[in-house]
Amino acid sequence: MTQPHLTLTLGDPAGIGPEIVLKALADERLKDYCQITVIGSRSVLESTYQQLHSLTELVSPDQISIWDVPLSAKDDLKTGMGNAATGKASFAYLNTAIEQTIAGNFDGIVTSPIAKSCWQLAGHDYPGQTEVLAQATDRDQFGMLFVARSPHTGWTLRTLLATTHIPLQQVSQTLTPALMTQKLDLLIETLQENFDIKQPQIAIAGLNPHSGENGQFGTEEQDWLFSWLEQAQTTYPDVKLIGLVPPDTLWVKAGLAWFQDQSQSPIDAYLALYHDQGLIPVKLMAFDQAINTTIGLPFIRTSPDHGTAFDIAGKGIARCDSLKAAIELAAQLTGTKS
Ligand SMILES: NC(=O)C1=CN([C@@H]2O[C@H](COP(=O)(O)OP(=O)(O)OC[C@H]3O[C@@H](n4cnc5c(N)ncnc54)[C@H](O)[C@@H]3O)[C@@H](O)[C@H]2O)C=CC1
Ligand SMILES: NCC(=O)COP(=O)(O)O
Repeated sequence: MTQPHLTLTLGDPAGIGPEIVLKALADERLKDYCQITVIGSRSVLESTYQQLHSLTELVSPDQISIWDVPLSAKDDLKTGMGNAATGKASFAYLNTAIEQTIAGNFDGIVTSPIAKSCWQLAGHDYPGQTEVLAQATDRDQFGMLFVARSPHTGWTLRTLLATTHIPLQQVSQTLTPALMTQKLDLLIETLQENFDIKQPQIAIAGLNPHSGENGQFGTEEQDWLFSWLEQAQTTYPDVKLIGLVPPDTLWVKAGLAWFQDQSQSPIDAYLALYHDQGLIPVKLMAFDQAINTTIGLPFIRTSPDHGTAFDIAGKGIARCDSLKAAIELAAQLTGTKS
């Protein structure tokens, strides 16, 4: 079987992206299952290598395939200090990767972290890389799914976020039966086609404390979420939908399955209603393992779960485990994508 050819973007050049890219690619085992071309500025990779190779194991930029997107001479680049120039650069890396993947030169995209605030400074008004990918591929139905395999038990945690980068205040009005159906449809399709789970069990969180306590602590559950769920169960008789589970206990068995024994949770995926409801349990359990994957695109896109970590950039201490997991998952899923 031919190996997938993945492109790996550098992310914000002032963040830990360049360091974790050189660290991850120092692992020779990646070559067993994929080819990788890094899209980013060669000069940034070279200076990162010069600065850090005596502190930590890095591959030399001379030994990897790089699609150079040069920085301009006047760009102000200081490690650990994202700004408009670094936002412009990370936006250009991502768009080059998308164009080249659409053109058929790569089988999938792995992205390193960008800073949304730096994109804003550069005049790119997107909440994240996910929306740029969706827009460029003309998709209006897409989702942010976090996948992590436990190094303790082998159990896999999958969490889809129904809403993502919006203020908490807007969550309730953004959630609608149509949005929930769209996300559930995509999740079921992804579990069946990409993860080969034909009859998945999916647990769905309530929105309010105790899932509303019969309307005493919030009414969205009573007003429409329970009836939406009942209807969804009728649409998918072969899928077990569990919920609305009070959000404070939804991930308790996941924790046991992650740390102790995988038989503690039969759940194949969790549907969280907003960003931090889903990502606090994911990052508590799996910060070094979790992968953010965009579902609903015409190609595979994965990313580490963490951000640019400006606070530790240039110190040689950033971990590349989540990026390596993202590369591995992209290589695996590329084979399942039609
Ligand atoms: N996939 C992406 O592109 C993501 C981008 N972001 C962006 O990153 C920027 C910073 O966000 P924060 O909330 O500070 O989250 P962050 O994930 O960058 O950092 C949170 C904490 O985790 C540590 N950390 C993160 N990655 C690490 C690694 N690989 N090894 C060791 N320690 C690590 C950091 O040092 C910091 O203490 C924001 O502008 C945000 O937009 C955040 C999450 C995902
Ligand atoms: N919190 C997840 C995150 O920020 C990922 O965003 P994206 O850039 O992958 O859209």
